[in-house]
Amino acid sequence: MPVRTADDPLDEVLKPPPDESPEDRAVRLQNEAEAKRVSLAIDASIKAERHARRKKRIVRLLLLGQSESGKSTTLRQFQRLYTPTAFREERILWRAVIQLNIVRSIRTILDALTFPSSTSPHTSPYSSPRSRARTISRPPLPNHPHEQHNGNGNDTTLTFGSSSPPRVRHHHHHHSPPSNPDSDGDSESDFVHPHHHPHYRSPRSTSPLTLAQNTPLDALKARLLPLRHIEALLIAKLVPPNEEEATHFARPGPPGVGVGAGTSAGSSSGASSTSGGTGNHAYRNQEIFVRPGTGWKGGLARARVTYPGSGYGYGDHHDGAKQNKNGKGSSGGNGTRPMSAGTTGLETQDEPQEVLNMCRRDMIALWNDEGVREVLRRRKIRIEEESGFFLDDLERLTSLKYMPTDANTPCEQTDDVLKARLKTVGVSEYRFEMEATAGRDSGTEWRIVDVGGSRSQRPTWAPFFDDVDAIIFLAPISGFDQVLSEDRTVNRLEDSVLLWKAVCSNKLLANVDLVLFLNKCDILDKKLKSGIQVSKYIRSYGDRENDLDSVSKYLRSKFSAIHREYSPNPRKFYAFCTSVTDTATTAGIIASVSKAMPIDHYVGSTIELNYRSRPRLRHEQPHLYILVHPPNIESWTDSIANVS
Ligand SMILES: Nc1nc2c(ncn2[C@@H]2O[C@H](COP(=O)(O)OP(=O)(O)OP(=O)(O)O)[C@@H](O)[C@H]2O)c(=O)[nH]1
Ligand SMILES: [Mg+2]
Repeated sequence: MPVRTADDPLDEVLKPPPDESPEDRAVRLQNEAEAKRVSLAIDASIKAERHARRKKRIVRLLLLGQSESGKSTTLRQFQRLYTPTAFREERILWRAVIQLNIVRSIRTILDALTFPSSTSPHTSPYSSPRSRARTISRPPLPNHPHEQHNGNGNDTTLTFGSSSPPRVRHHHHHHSPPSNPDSDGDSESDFVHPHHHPHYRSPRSTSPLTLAQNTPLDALKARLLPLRHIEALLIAKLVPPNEEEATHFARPGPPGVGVGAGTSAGSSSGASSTSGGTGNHAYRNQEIFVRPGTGWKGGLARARVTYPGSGYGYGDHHDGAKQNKNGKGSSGGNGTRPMSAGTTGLETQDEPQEVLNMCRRDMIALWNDEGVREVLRRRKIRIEEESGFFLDDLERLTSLKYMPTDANTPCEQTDDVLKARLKTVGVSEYRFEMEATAGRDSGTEWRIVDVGGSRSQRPTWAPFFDDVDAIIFLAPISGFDQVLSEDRTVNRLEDSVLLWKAVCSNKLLANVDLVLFLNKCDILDKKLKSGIQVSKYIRSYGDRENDLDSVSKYLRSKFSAIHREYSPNPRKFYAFCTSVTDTATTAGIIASVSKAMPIDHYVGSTIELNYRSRPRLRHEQPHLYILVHPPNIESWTDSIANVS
């Protein structure tokens, strides 16, 4: 009720009439009482609503980590757990990504068989097959403008047996690997394959240009040629025709999916051409990426699938606004669909699937061939540890009616959708309403922000730091013997360590809880079991046991020491050894993380809780973008060793 003074004119108006009868007075009082009751009820409901709003917990999680660390995979795990129906419905959309992953793996193998080791820049055990494939036939670098446009359909970048050695040499010069304790150099002896194998001829005796026809390998390559066609088709399907180079993230651009690996556009892929030889973009050897805020999925799905506006966001428009505000958005997040050429990807049978089906025997033969494996071994190409590796499942994946598997079906621990690789460019926020069945967590809304992790993407992160409750930082510890694909002078684990330091010391994040996923433990385990010695890459590791338990404990202690030393304020810190492609263990970990989020009490497998940091020894400016570090292994292992 408004406060009224004695001479308030309202008093005059509201005063009961002087000649009011007792009956009128009773009616008036009753009306007044009713009005008051209604007013109080309204007040109460407003209060209750406000209370409920305040009670509704919104947890904002930021996923950080280098490229290929598993951020988007972790996000997909959250989606799988919290919005299982949408996750399941979306599976078919991932088929195109999986098809492309397969085609690219096959190409990596054929490249390895085709290129003489002496012309390959990829003799370092650091290098990943993907980066090998990319660098071997990489589109020209910007400082070679004369090479930049090769729109003549001349297939210099697709390397099913037709790439040119001079280009390779050129890139060898530009991408010399770092010094490497495990390297046996560039000597050809490392790559000379036993002559008895029919699929392989010594690179010493023939160059790719002079390969004689009619060998089993040539015949096989010829039969696999249609894969070139479907690669172009898939890229056309996934990439909007007007998409440009991925590293130009700062420029407002069309949302959707694109291609890029930090290189400029070169020859064309034929984005809208089925001949694979014309068009305006060079995708062949770059990694396909997805921009948030839209919808590459929507683009594929628009024919059939509709998604609710809330509860399962594809890059919320908030982040678009935020990106625009900061001038760093790659996506306007305005909900426009990318123009997607080709088919919708929703057919149970489509052309790429038909071609894969047609080539299945040859692909399986290629991958299972002992001689081929030997070549890969000798060239230290561990394709089975790479992102988007599906060659062990070719039989199943190439069936005409193939649908990406559902890990909810019995006996399935891994899931095709989780294994698929699609690089992220830009930043997007995904919202999940916890279902009512989630008990005490019901009513919680999760807002998970996924970012692109490659170096060129890191400047886009900072605008999302201000209202974050917790960060899940992914450090793929299996990368101790690999280099970054965007900068082959930098060890992957070194990059993760530096990034972790930067995140820990960042002042904007000083009060944000940290969850560390030491990820890809499954791959680490395989590497260690195959005999790769960690101590060769991490000198401070000394003569500790070369097994998963010892290595992960060691690295966990190093990462947590960095957290202790560099965190400006006390905060909560949780560390987990993870393999986020594994659904069962990851579900458990996500449950622990979720429980931890209310932030009051937490019981679970925490490593450190409520840790009070000691005074910082060193003072660092908050920064996130780390400049290229000298490719000296000792420099970073020292940096690990110094924090103890
Ligand atoms: N074997 C194995 N593969 C993993 C694991 N985590 C992620 N992957 C795979 O690694 C690849 C890269 O994972 P992403 O989630 O796309 O990596 P990201 O951090 O989002 O990378 P960017 O988008 O480039 O920043 C995918 O193919 C995943 O399936 C893991 O723990 N084990
Ligand atoms: Mg990603």
